[in-house]
Amino acid sequence: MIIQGTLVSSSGTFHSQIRLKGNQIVEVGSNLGDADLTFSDDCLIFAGMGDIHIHARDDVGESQIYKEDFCTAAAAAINGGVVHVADMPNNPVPPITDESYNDKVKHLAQRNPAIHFTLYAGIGPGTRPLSFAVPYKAYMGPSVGDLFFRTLEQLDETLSHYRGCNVSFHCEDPILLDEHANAATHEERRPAECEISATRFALQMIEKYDLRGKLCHYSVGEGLPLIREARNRGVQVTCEVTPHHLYFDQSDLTDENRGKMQMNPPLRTISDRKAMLAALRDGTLDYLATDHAPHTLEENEQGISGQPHLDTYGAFVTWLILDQKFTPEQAAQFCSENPGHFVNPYVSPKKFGRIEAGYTASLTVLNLKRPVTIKREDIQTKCGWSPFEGITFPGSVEAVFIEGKQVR
Ligand SMILES: NC(=O)N[C@@H](CC(=O)O)C(=O)O
Repeated sequence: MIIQGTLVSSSGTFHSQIRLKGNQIVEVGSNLGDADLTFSDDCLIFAGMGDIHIHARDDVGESQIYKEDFCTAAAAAINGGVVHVADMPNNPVPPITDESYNDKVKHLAQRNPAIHFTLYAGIGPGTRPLSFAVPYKAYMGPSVGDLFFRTLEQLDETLSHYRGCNVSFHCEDPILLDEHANAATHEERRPAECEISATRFALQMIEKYDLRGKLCHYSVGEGLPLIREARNRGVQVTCEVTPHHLYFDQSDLTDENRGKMQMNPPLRTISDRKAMLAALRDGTLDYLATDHAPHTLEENEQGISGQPHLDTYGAFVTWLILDQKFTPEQAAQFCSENPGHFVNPYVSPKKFGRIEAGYTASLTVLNLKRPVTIKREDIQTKCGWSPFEGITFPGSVEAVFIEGKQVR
């Protein structure tokens, strides 16, 4: 099969053709023959996009599958143009920190969702690395679930056993969170200083234990110089940013929407939001990762933290390109290539992230001339709502290919 159209990678945008055979890309070039499928000039063809921070809520115990499961998360992902995701370990009780990881892998295989899932293992007080390579997640302070540290000393001691591992950090300092616990609003209970202090500590840990570190859902402008400075010293650290921290800020909060707009870390100031957009543009932030955290609307109204975002991933990317003037090449970097680079070591070296011979044929096609207004009835996530309802994005997902098959 030959697909033709405008192909985007971090190194450029070219009118070209892709030959697929089975689940593989076998050739890319301008004169491969008559195309079986041609995408118009309104469309951009990216290597399949990946969201490396989601909460699918599915595990052996199935206690949270009223909010989401592997299959509904996969449907939401495809709806949003996402071909692979990485799932966080905080969902079940107890969280996945030991060889019970293998049971979750089996459960995932039984569900057989339509997209690839990479599973994180948790790091909690006193845990030890698994006997095989996985990406790890450490919650520095409490968020949703029981996986977190009460003190940073405890985290330091535990991390000493994870030397050289791939560790993602939820950066909120538990002691500072405690100090602000009685403040009036969610943002005041989890202020920027919690994230800044935790950033300093995470960077120190990454350096001390030679970790391959990642800072999750980054949201404070004041922390960015710390990250740049650490990288300049050779510290191996990458960073995620979410759609909500790029699109919303505290000026969007009203008495009516506070429940829906609550997440950890919380919405920050306008200047923080602008700093995140600038840092995604200049490469300080490496991944558009949603922190898709589905809860029912009732739960959000009752004060639980987290927003669903998989369904709107691709449409949101068109907002970055058309409204915020990101180049398609930048989007290819933070939506396709960097997420592919993050998960490929756990799957296979040429699985995700590039439109090149030898890579798996997974593609995300965005139409920059077909706006979409987000409506609840178009949402696939099981929790059934989106913080973007009623918002019109300037483009939408045109097509999605997974392992050589068009699934949308
Ligand atoms: N981000 C959130 O606000 N919620 C996440 C937990 C987390 O990642 O902190 C969830 O699991 O609901």
